[in-house]
Amino acid sequence: MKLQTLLQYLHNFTPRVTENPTITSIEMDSREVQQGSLFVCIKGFTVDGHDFAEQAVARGAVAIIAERPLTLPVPVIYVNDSRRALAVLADAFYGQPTHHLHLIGVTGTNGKTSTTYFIERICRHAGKKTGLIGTIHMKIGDETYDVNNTTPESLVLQKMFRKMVDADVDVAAMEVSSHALHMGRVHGCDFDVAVFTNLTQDHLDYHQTMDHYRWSKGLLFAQLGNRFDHQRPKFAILNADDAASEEYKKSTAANVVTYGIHHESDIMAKNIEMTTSGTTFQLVTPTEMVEVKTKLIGMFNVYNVLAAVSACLVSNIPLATIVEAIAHMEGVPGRFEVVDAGQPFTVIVDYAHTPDSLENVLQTIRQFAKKRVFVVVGCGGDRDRTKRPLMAQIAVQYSDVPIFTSDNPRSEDPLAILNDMKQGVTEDVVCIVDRKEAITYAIEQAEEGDVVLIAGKGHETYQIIGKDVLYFDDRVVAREAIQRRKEK
Ligand SMILES: CC(=O)N[C@H]1[C@@H](OP(=O)(O)OP(=O)(O)OC[C@H]2O[C@@H](n3ccc(=O)[nH]c3=O)[C@H](O)[C@@H]2O)O[C@H](CO)[C@@H](O)[C@@H]1O[C@H](C)C(=O)N[C@@H](C)C(=O)N[C@H](CCC(=O)O)C(=O)O
Repeated sequence: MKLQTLLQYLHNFTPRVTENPTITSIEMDSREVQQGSLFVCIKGFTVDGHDFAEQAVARGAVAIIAERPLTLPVPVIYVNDSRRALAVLADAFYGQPTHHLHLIGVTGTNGKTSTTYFIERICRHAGKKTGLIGTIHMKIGDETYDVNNTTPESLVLQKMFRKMVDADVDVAAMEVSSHALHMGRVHGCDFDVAVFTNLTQDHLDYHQTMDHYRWSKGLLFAQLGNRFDHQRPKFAILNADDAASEEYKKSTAANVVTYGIHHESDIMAKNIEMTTSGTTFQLVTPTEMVEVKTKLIGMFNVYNVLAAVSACLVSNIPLATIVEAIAHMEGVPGRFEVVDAGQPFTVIVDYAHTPDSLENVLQTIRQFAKKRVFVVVGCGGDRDRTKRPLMAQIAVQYSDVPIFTSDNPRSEDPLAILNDMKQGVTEDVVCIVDRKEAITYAIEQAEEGDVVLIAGKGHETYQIIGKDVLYFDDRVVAREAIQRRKEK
């Protein structure tokens, strides 16, 4: 593609360059640049891509996008926001792939991963070829690809969407984080359906205030239905039981479909009954009422299922197919995942790493736990510090044996994080810095009928201590501890 053709996609932009080289790739990392690349300088949080522009030229970049003046022997195109420019350019370079996909975006503090998984499974059951982008991985059909972020940078996203279109994917479900919305990572995406799960405290290290966090999530709905270049119907799926939905409803030009349990909504779950082996409820739509049976447990999962059902209904999947798919659905890795190594007590690994999700998971466990509830929990370093005392309070309130430990301490002192947690409680709590020791302690103390919840890391297979990313899997550590206990 020619440079000047590409630049035309930047709205309100009149290219001031006379050169018109052929662009063979777009790169945001100088180390990936090859002969013919267009290098986009991204000002990061820790590193500034502008500092690598010279290196990019030396490696063969034929043009540069930048926010600040650079003296280089190749054309430099100046923009106000290079992340947003990258999103638009990547979308154009890869042939605007989201125009050729039915794209469902899911945002909200909790439930994004489960909801996208459920949408993917329902669509597959309906015979569609699917794509998935989220915290655990990216997927095309059964093929999986690693990810760094819940919502990857626009360049990675658009490349993946192109791959999906080339692989004849019909429906793509993706998690859309507030960071991604605020940084413009999804700026070039043409969403058909946008889903809101819920909003509770998280990411205040980045957003500073809940207002900013709520507003950032709302960008998904505000941009939906406003695109003049594409005429497919757009749907905003909103959780009627969450107050933020009112604001998102007002901000969107899309058709609004609500779901909920408590407030009157278009899609509702009524007469919910939960046991240790699953949940049943009446699913009420504007035209039908059917019984839903699922192996999933927890009220949060009823909401996730309702969100997925609503997204699939507006995507023209018949209700009967949806209900059938839900009946067969297993849980999501690391989400309320039971570790069963033949021990006489229950061990559950869950990704809950916000006050709200921890409370939800513990409340669900309380409903079926016959004896004591243990919780092994920590809080991430270099992230929202205000969550720490709140999560500690919740752990103490809803469990019989809380054990505070490390999550991903990152650059922070693990003891300082534990001290922040302890500020939230007056009781003496067992604190074991080493996560493996903490899990082992819980498993050794548990007796028949007890439930041990290991919270915070879910599907993750690493622990970040300082700059080291060390192999760590809560499920494996728990299984090994159970085995050692059996051998004693
Ligand atoms: C705070 C934040 O969002 N950081 C993101 C940011 O990193 P950064 O600003 O430090 O920048 P950098 O990538 O180190 O460097 C800046 C630029 O220089 C370039 N560079 C760098 C080195 C070099 O030799 N040459 C070069 O060109 C880089 O390629 C990049 O373009 O840009 C990177 C590339 O896009 C992201 O991977 C990174 O996400 C990190 C991993 C992260 O942890 N982000 C979290 C906060 C996040 O985004 N979370 C959300 C929400 C998750 C949830 O819902 O729970 C998510 O969507 O994941």
